[in-house]
Formats: sequence, structure tokens, C-alpha cells
Amino acid sequence: MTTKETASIGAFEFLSGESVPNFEIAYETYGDFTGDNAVLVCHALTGSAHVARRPDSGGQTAGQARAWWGDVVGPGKAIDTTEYYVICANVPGSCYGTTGPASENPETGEPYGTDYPPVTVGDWTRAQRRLLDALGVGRLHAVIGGSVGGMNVLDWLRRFPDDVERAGAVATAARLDAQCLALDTIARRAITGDPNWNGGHYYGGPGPEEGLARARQIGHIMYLSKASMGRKFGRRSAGREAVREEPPDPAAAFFPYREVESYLDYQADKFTDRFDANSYLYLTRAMDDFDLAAGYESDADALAAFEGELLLLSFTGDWHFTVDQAESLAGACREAAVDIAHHVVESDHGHDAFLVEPEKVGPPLSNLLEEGLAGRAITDTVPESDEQTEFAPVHTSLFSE
Ligand SMILES: CC(=O)SCCNC(=O)CCNC(=O)[C@H](O)C(C)(C)COP(=O)(O)OP(=O)(O)OC[C@H]1O[C@@H](n2cnc3c(N)ncnc32)[C@H](O)[C@@H]1OP(=O)(O)O
Ligand SMILES: N[C@@H](CCO)C(=O)O
Repeated sequence: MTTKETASIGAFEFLSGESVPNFEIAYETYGDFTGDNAVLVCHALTGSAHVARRPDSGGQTAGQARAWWGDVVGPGKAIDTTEYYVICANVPGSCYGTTGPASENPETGEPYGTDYPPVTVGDWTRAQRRLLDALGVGRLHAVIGGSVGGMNVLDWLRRFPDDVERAGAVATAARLDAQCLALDTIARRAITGDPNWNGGHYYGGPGPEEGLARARQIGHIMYLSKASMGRKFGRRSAGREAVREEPPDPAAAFFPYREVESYLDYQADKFTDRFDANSYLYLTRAMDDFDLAAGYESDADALAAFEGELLLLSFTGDWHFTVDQAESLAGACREAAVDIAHHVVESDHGHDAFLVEPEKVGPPLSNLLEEGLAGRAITDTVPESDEQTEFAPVHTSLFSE
């Protein structure tokens, strides 16, 4: 059975201390709950609760064109919804049905805009816990998520360690590095510098679409790799018939409109149709703020209370969340005696490999759910012999080969 619902959980107090009354959480469930088969899937930055294809929606949902992990989650897929009761909830601060900046503030009758409380990854976890309570789900068989959704998974392990049996943290890290923080900062400034942003109170008028487009283009580059960009576009011109998003200035008109530029314009256009600029500000801040060790002595200390199994998946072409960062987290887990495997996936797709390579992501996740870390598709950077394995070099920087 699949369900697409909104749960009203009453007042929700954020970790900042601010509260929102009548908080609503948009969620979808797939499969039947048997008491011990619940799997919570945490979405990435601009994802929604629509993780898998639904028979009643033809795969479509408002604002988000397709199920974002439709080849990984579903009947007979790696996260098999004929076996597991899969729950995915839109996070606080987003714009896909959960109360967010674009929702109406009951005190004013207007959208919250930037009066919405600052939101953190911890708030996402706490809201998910409230939703699960409302659904009658206690302990999770597993919590799985990618990118900032993987940070959400790590937060579950430090905040509610007894509530999780198995965890899959995919393409993620204990914290962002300075290069990614820098790019997120510029992306946010593109939004707040757009005159239509209007301090965040733009609803009902023209929105900061230009700023949001630039922000997404910066973000999108972070999700690709040098290899994937070279393969997709090289230095090719998009051709005379290509439609430029903006009329070029007179000097630029002399030079080619390249495929890479056309692609970024196309992606930005699709994104501004589907996402809210304030949500982009709130959610990137939540991601930037996340630090697993915050409030603890170390990453190891933060995870020490977790007694289940943790699978880390990282991708060799990902410079947003690198193999090295995942390996450092794996080291912290080993120090804390957490039962862990760090499975490194060979890929030149960049960060979004976890979305576009289901054939590589699926088998280890399926094993995790079925057998735990002993599954045959799961490898570890520390094999039984305790020797360090070799893994391919990663693109450690946006600017270096
Ligand atoms: C939780 C979440 O994941 S959030 C939701 C999903 N993620 C995102 O939206 C992140 C941003 N998007 C992406 O990273 C990617 O587009 C993905 C992951 C969704 C899909 O990746 P891929 O399958 O490799 O598709 P790709 O990035 O090549 O984009 C293909 C699109 O670009 C278009 N395109 C490709 N080259 C060009 C070009 N030179 N000029 C203009 N458009 C182009 C294609 O026509 C295609 O259009 P369509 O989406 O309307 O069919
Ligand atoms: N493509 C992802 C990026 C973060 O993983 C998203 O838009 O959510």
C-alpha cells in the first residue's frame, strides 16, 4: 500500500527555541508495516517525500517531476517495498508540503518568508521522530539517506541511537569542508542580492528567480565531476539554433554559447519552476551548519552510543562529499567500536552518482537491509586482514585535475 499524506503534529519547537503552531509534515509511505520492517529514507537538499514511483500518480507529483530514487526504492528494488515499510518525509524548511517559509503564518495570514525559524538537521530528525510516533513506528529497521540526507542519518545515530537497527549514510560526511561552505555562501548571496528577494518577503510578487538560478547553477556544478562534465559537454558550442536564456551582451555575442552553459541554463530554469528561494537559503544553511561532533568531544564520541550497524557509501568522483571524508568518519566509527563498513564505489559521476547509478548503490543497500554488513555486495576499506585497501584517487578540488 502507498500513502501520500500530511500529518498535523501540533506545535513544533525548533532547536533555536522558536515554535511554529500547527506544524504539518508531508510524507509518503510504501509497503505495509509489520512492526519491525520500517525504513526511513532521508532526502537530499532539494528532494521531497516522493522517493519512489506511485501507481496513483503515474510517477508525477506537484513541483517535483519524478520519484527521486525510483530505481532504488520500490517493489522488487534494492529497498524493496514488498518487504519493507518505507517512509519518506519532506524536511522542515523545504517547500514540498511540510510547513516551510512559503507556508502561511497564522499570526499574520501571510507566508512566513524569513520569519520562519532557523532550521537545522537536528530539527529534521526531531520532526521525523514526531511523525513516526504519529504513525505508530517505534524502532526503525533502518534509516538511509544521501548527501545532506546522509547527515540526517548521522544525526539519527547520535540523537536517537536506540531507535535504529541499521543505517546507510550515502555520499555524505560529518561536516562540509571550507570549499563547499564557500560555494554555498556565494549561492545564498546570489539570492539575497536579487532585488526581488525583498528580505525574503516576495510571495505574491516577482520572486528572486535570477538569484535562485545562479545559486542552483553553483550547486549543480558541485554535483558533477570534471570527468562527467568533460564527457557531457567538453568545450562544444551549443550551436546557432540554441536558445540563450539571456540575450548576450554585444561582446559576448561574438563568442560561442557553449553546451555547458546551455545545460546550466536549462537546469536552472527547471529548478526555479520547482523550488522556493527561501527554502534554498534555509536548507543550505542547515547543511552548512551540520557538524557531527558539535556538543560532543569528537565524531567518535557522537556515535559511541549507537549499537547497530552502519554502512557508509562514498563515490570516487565525488568532490562535494569525498571518499577521504567518509574514510575519516569510518575511522571515527572504528574508534568508537561502531559496527561499520565503508564501501567505496568507483564512479566518475560526481556527487549525484548516488542518484544516477542505482545499479551501484542498490546492491549494498539491499544487503544492509537483508543481512546487515555481512552482505556479499558490501566491501570495506578495512578488510578482515586489517590491511588498508587501495581506492581510486578522487577529484579533491573544483580547481585541480
Ligand atoms: C533528493 C534529490 O535528489 S533532489 C531531486 C533530484 N536531483 C536534482 O534535481 C539535482 C539536480 N539534477 C541533477 O543532478 C540531474 O539532473 C539528475 C540527477 C536529476 C539526473 O541526472 P542525469 O540523468 O545525468 O541527467 P542530466 O543531468 O544529464 O540532465 C538531463 C537533462 O538536461 C538536458 N540537457 C542535456 N544537455 C543539455 C544541453 N547541452 N543544453 C540544454 N539541456 C541539456 C537534457 O535534455 C535533459 O532534460 P530533461 O531532464 O528535461 O529530460
Ligand atoms: N542533487 C541533489 C544535490 C544534493 O545531493 C539535490 O538537488 O538535492
